[in-house]
Amino acid sequence: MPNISSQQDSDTLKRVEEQINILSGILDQGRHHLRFPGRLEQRYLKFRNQRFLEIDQKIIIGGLLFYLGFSWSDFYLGGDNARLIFISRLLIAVVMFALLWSVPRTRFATHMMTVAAAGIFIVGLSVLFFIQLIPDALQYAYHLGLVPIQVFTLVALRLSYRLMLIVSIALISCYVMMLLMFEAPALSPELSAIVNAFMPLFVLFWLLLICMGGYLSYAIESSARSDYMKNRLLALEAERLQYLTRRLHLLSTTDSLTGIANRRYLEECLDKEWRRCLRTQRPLALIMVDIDNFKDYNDYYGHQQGDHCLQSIARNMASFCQRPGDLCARYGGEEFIIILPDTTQGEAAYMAEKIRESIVALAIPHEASPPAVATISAGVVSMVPTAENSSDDLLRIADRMLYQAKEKGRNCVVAA
Ligand SMILES: Nc1nc2c(ncn2[C@@H]2O[C@H](COP(=O)(O)OP(=O)(O)OP(=O)(O)O)[C@@H](O)[C@H]2O)c(=O)[nH]1
Repeated sequence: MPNISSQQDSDTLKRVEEQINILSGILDQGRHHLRFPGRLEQRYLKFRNQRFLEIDQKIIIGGLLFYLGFSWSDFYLGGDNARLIFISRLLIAVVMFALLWSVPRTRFATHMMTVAAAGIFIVGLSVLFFIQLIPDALQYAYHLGLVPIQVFTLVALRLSYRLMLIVSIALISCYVMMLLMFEAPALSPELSAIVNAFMPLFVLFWLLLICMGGYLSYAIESSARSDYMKNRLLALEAERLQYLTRRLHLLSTTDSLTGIANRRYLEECLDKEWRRCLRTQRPLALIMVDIDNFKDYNDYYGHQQGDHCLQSIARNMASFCQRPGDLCARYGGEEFIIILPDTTQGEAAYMAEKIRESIVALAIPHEASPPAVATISAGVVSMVPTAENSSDDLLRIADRMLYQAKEKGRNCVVAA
């Protein structure tokens, strides 16, 4: 049975519309935002972290396996320190795997991307450490190992422009400091000349890679944020449409004065229940109710008070419709109809009597009527639908029964 839309519904609609306005405003500005206002940023970070956990964590695992896979080079190039380098590499990988497994299961899960960024930085530092452990020219092979780490930083942290830049700049700064602070291995003059020419170029290429990566991850992050906003806007629009559709349905099926179903909805339901009972061969009952001497009530108390009276009686009658399929509707001015599927004549008459008694018990003063309180008359009918008759027959018979109730002196129930 339709019910007048609650305050809660319109509050939610208002909230949804406010959010739509905020998001549309941000999108209309047309700038690429790398920070949303207020709670939207928190929501986005949560969403981004979720995406990171779903997709990029696998990339990190792949990167760590790759890092571990290079253990062979430790034994091949590491000389006396091969074992130390290998154990350090293994330890770092194990700690990283443990963090990747455990952090998402703690309350720090929302900081997973920061943890991954710190992990990548530590892996980079470990390579600088390995370089120091190899005293001869073979250490330059490890310098090259920093390139895939930088590329990996770009890929794994592409969704966060800032984190990507922080890790990259921190790594290259440490590398340059290492070059300046630690002595290079002793090389032949020819090799030394090559290395001296190569190292500044290497740092320059690395910087170039960071700049290009920075631009790329800026573009990726701003487009990811913009997609997020558009999707959020779409979801909000869908939610809004849902509320509006519901409200429209309520308006088209509810009687505005009493809040119970209107005649249009009643006819729809009556037709549906009639066909259902025809299929199941179960009885369908209908109670037609009319408030007694309501014209006199209006004349005596005024139309506005008449409206209040209608509302109280409607509310009271609707409270009797408890089962699914039961429906109480305003049929016309002061006329109501209750439909009760799977209900026999006796059961419907009993219920009509209960309703009549409850209206009397409401004790709505009605000085212009003999019992001095508002009363109702009701006509009751129940039938098992057949192909030969229709729901109009139910209405017609109930109307006749109601007429008889009025004839009998009102404030009573007559069943067919
Ligand atoms: N206040 C109010 N009155 C209404 C509304 N709709 C219909 N009415 C009034 O209900 C009254 C119905 O009067 P009648 O049809 O003569 O019936 P009655 O006075 O109830 O007499 P009986 O039905 O024979 O007992 C009319 O005066 C209508 O104006 C409404 O929405 N609000």
